[in-house]
Amino acid sequence: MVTKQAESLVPTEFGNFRIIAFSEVENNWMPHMAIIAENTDLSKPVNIRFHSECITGEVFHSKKCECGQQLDYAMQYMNKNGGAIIYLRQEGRNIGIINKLKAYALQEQGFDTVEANLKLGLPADDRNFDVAVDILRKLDIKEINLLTNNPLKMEAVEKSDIILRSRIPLQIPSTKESKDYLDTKKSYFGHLLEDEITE
Ligand SMILES: Nc1nc2c(ncn2[C@@H]2O[C@H](COP(=O)(O)OP(=O)(O)OP(=O)(O)O)[C@@H](O)[C@H]2O)c(=O)[nH]1
Ligand SMILES: [Zn+2]
Repeated sequence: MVTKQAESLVPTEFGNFRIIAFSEVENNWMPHMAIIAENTDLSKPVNIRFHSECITGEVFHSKKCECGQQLDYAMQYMNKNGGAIIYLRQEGRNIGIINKLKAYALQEQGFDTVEANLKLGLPADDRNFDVAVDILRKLDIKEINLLTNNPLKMEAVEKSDIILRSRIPLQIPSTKESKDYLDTKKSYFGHLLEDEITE
């Protein structure tokens, strides 16, 4: 599936990370990326986060979701404990930013995050995490602890040859703007989220 296209060490606010771009084709402008904390031993069980792109949350600090905070938390966690983020170009649960903004416009009218996708004629979640598992294989990673609340991400690892040793929860307190989104994650998608964590 994907192959390594380029690699470099990048100093960040959260420490030094090796960033490796993976793609099916050379010169892809939207490659998936592995962001590996410096000094992580990939031959031991590795802390891993599969993270789907969210430009509104990560770049523009949108309060509608917790993606930006989850990514920052994951980078800090990996810097402290070792590990890697597999950053997947699956904007808007893989419907793309234009459709996500259309879905947000419907959410302004009162539809929830799932209903809005369905009203656009799109799946509630169009992701598949096989590519993330493929990237783990390309990195020669055999065993992982996964930072997630999403059971589908765990299933993708469990059905593969990679060993899932544990799940590490990654829960960001909800705010009044993100509460409905997080409630729907739990009720519709079955995310493993604790109740009553509100800022
Ligand atoms: N279609 C749609 N996508 C959204 C909405 N809000 C956030 N997203 C996308 O949802 C995805 C969230 O991905 P992740 O951060 O990997 O989170 P997750 O699947 O909930 O799983 P964990 O955080 O690992 O528990 C990103 O691609 C966001 O762009 C929304 O209202 N509609
Ligand atoms: Zn988001």
